[in-house]
Amino acid sequence: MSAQIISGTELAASIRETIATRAAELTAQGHQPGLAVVLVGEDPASQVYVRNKVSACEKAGFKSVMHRMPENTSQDALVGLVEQLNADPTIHGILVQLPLPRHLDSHLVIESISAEKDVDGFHISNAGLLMTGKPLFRPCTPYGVMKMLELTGIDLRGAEAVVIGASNIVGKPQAMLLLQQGATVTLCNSKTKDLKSHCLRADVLVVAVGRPNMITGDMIKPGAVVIDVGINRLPDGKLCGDVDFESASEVAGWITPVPGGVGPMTITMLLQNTIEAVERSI
Ligand SMILES: Nc1nc2c(c(=O)[nH]1)N[C@@H](CN(C=O)c1ccc(C(=O)N[C@@H](CCC(=O)O)C(=O)O)cc1)CN2
Ligand SMILES: [Mg+2]
Repeated sequence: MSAQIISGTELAASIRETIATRAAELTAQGHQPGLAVVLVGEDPASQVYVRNKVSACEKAGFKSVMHRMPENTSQDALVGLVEQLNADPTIHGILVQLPLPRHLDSHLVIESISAEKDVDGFHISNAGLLMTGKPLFRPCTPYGVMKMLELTGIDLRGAEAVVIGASNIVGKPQAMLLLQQGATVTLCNSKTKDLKSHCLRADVLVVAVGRPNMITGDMIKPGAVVIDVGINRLPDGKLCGDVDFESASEVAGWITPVPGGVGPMTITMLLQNTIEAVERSI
């Protein structure tokens, strides 16, 4: 093992202290940060994430409201709830946990959230603002990755950054944020030819595909920063990332673990986005 670990758990704890202090100040001024979390259906992983979000809010002194809706909820009922939350002045941030049950159109649901309360940063106006370099909310996972790189002192100017996975919630916004910090960015997808050659060029490699251990040590440039966004549950119940930690940590300079890496930062940046929403609203 030669790589140094970037601990999301430790960084998140320190950022959350600052957030709690700011939340107490805002509360004293009559603006307690309020976050509404909407969960539709019974997806077991989503239940864990939502519970962790509510608990993080409570520990930081936020008002947190949790809305659970049954699996067979209609599009109209879900949009109706979002519209009610849009109009509630005590709620500064709204998120609908993804994935939604298949009969619901997640694009339409996300577009129904007021862009000023879209603390996930998934609304089309927020995606557009991010693209043009004027973000209102940065999506929480890529925002968390950028915070980890910043706090670890990684200089992105002129660095070769390779992002694997081009989803709307991680890969695409991640590429934009890296580009805005001066990195030369390659965004790989499932059709990319010779993925290994792209990976081997990366000074900073961000992997977000959802395939257990697919990136191995022989695909990593010596000394590279490796950020593993994947959270995969194996048949034995253990969690693992998209990066084979054992072989990758022999080659990388810095690496994030799973669990305890990007995951805790995702929830922290959700709190950060909610604070930013309050500050903009007063
Ligand atoms: N509306 C949203 N839906 C989803 C998002 C999102 O940002 N907004 N991202 C993911 C899931 N996610 C947050 O919702 C998330 C995933 C994992 C973690 C986390 O802390 N993971 C822990 C392990 C937890 C476990 O035991 O399973 C870790 O990595 O250490 C936080 C948030 C998809 N949906
Ligand atoms: Mg996320």
